[in-house]
Amino acid sequence: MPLIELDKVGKTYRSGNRNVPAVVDFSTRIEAGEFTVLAGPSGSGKTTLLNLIGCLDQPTSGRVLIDGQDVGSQSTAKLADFRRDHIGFIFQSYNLIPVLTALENAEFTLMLQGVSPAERRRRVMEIFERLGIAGLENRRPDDLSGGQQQRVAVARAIAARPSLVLADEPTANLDSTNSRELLELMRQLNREDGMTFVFSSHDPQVIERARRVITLRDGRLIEDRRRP
Ligand SMILES: Nc1ncnc2c1ncn2[C@@H]1O[C@H](COP(=O)(O)OP(=O)(O)OP(=O)(O)O)[C@@H](O)[C@H]1O
Repeated sequence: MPLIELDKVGKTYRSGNRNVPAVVDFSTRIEAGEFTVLAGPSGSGKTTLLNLIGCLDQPTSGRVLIDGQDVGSQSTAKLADFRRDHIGFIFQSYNLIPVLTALENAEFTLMLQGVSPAERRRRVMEIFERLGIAGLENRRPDDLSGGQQQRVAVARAIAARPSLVLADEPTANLDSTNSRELLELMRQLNREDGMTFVFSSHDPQVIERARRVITLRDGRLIEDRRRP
């Protein structure tokens, strides 16, 4: 069974008295363990698609199935629990909470899951070591570089060991060295821990390193390319 199945998915936004079709008749399957990039120009529907896969939004037509479960048939509370326990999110602008330290930011999901403070700290410290940001745990986001903030955001996304990590333009605010390093880190988590990654990008450097590239234009799938 695929981890993600999109079956003729459509999403139309209502803007004033206009209908904006952001995703149109979109079908695909993503298996556990894939490392897939959604490519396409600005406005082609990448963020909308990630929001649908991440159960942050519901399609206006078609079905989204995660692990065989139809997202549309779940209650809001059940979806929130599902997101917390199975999906990690990484955003373009990091979205760290400014008043919390790096450690507190990274612990956030574990705290929501009711994991004890000692265990949270142990798990997050292990991840900080692995991501090369050990020593920065007491800094607040404002005192970290962009690359460091994005690593903290990755730590937050993976701390609860989600089966699926979704990232919306994760390298958009990073220079090319930091982008390459972040990508390498995500590849390593994919290879060694089997985490499934789906992320959006229009950065050629990112696209060229993905194993599977799904290209969108005007909300439609126009190409689905896999590398061996
Ligand atoms: N909340 C909304 N209300 C109305 N229209 C929206 C909304 N969100 C997105 N859109 C429109 O839907 C289309 C797809 O947008 P989306 O953000 O998914 O594209 P994208 O490929 O992620 O773009 P970018 O690379 O610029 O982030 C665009 O035409 C956008 O203007």
